[in-house]
Amino acid sequence: MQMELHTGIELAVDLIRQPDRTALLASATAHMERLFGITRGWLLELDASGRALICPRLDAALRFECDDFSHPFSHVLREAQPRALSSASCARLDHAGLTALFEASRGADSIWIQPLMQDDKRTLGILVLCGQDPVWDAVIGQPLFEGMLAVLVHQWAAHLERDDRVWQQRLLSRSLNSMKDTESERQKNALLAESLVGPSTAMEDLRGQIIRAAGSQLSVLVQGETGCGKDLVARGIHEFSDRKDGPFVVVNCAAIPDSLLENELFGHTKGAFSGADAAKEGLLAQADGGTLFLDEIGDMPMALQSKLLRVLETRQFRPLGAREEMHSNFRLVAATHQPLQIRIQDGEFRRDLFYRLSQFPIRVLPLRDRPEDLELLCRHFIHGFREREGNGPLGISSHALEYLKQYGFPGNVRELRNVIEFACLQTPEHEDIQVEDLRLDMMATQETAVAEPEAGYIPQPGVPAMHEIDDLRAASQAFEAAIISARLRQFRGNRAQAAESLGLPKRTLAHKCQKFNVSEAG
Ligand SMILES: Nc1ncnc2c1ncn2[C@@H]1O[C@H](COP(=O)(O)OP(=O)(O)OP(=O)(O)O)[C@@H](O)[C@H]1O
Repeated sequence: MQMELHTGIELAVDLIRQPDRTALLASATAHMERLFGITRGWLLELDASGRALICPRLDAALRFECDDFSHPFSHVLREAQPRALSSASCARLDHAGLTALFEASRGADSIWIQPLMQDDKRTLGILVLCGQDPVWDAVIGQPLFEGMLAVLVHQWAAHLERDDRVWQQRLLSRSLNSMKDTESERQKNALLAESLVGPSTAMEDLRGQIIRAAGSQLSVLVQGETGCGKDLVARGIHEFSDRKDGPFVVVNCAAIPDSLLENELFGHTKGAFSGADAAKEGLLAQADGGTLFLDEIGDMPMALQSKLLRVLETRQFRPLGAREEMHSNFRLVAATHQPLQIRIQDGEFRRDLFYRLSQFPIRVLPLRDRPEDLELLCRHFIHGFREREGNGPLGISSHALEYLKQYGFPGNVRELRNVIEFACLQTPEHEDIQVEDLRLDMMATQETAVAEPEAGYIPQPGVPAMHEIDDLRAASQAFEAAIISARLRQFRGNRAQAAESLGLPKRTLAHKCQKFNVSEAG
């Protein structure tokens, strides 16, 4: 008796000491095998779904579905009563899992199956004892066995409860984290909406993409029509990234003549070529630790595209005349209004560079596809005008707004801004902009010109008639030159006004003038 008490205490202490469920079940079955003359003991526990019993000490694939009544465990669980089974009756059941369990039971010819439940009757699993010619009542009727089972069930339930608490805490902290992430993204989105205005779903989505892109180091390619906000997108990516305190270096590939672009990007050493009196740091080096924004990337010459590709792969480059390569840790954002896929097909843009640039592609929709943004954009530009000029209209009438919604805005938000700012000048202070203050005709004329070149709109020599065109590129360039020339004449050589009226940045217009040999006088 004294001996049994001692063993019982030792056993209980050992079970209580087990750090987790797996260790507890392993230790309990080992004690059973040692103390109660059985060949093998198994503890099968319910899986997380509660629909299957799993046997951790056997093959992990050994599962006994609780609603599969071809094995005896389901019956035992349903009846909540133990039962004994001979090896012969088990063999007759012809159940693969049961057979595997028997085979691992060291020559047992009988098994004892007992459901294990908590005090509140919740099932924990089942106990399976295997023996050779056993008298089961004698085994399970022992006080030591009963005591051990009581401790086992208590500890098993306690571990489950603790695991459950840990699991709940994990779930809670995970959902708290995701709430924090969502809240921080919402705050960033709201902040970005102050400069990248627009309540449409497309703009909400665009701001979300900017924030996600900012959180990565991927190269971003921003595509969209002219004036739709690509530059703002690139700035947003920089501002919301961890490089925001580093430089934001902008290169307009269309505004810099081809011959100078390489030098601008790579820089040169002193004496690298005649006239290089001093070393010049390139823009790649200047962008170290920050963001390099290559605007109008579609205009980059092919030879330079290859060099850029290499830089993007290694972040190494060699300034003109330098012996050593330099390293620059920049993040690349590129933008273009050109359909790059067509330029790739025409052999004017490298496909591999395109893929390298568009690790994170972003497309900005034209304004005509998001008319919900018009009203807020108008108010934004009116507010900007008042801030800058110290006076201006109060707002915009609903008729004027409706009128704007009918218009296609080929120059997108830039054109809208110009239209609104012009209207601000026409509108008396403290009044609303009216339909008659809006001048949409200038762009409309341009649209007609593009649509009907044969109708005699182009007054310039050098533009072939429609039926004479045999070189599309040359004809397009001649056509472009003719428009620029006409527009410069219209604005008496004022490049800023001409550029604005054409929806082009001033530098782009300057470059085009140089490229097409168009003079200030038009
Ligand atoms: N969603 C917007 N909210 C406020 N202003 C905007 C928005 N989109 C564009 N703008 C304004 O419109 C003008 C043109 O925008 P931006 O320069 O970013 O266009 P872009 O697509 O880069 O044009 P381009 O192709 O000619 O380089 C800028 O004055 C810019 O501030």
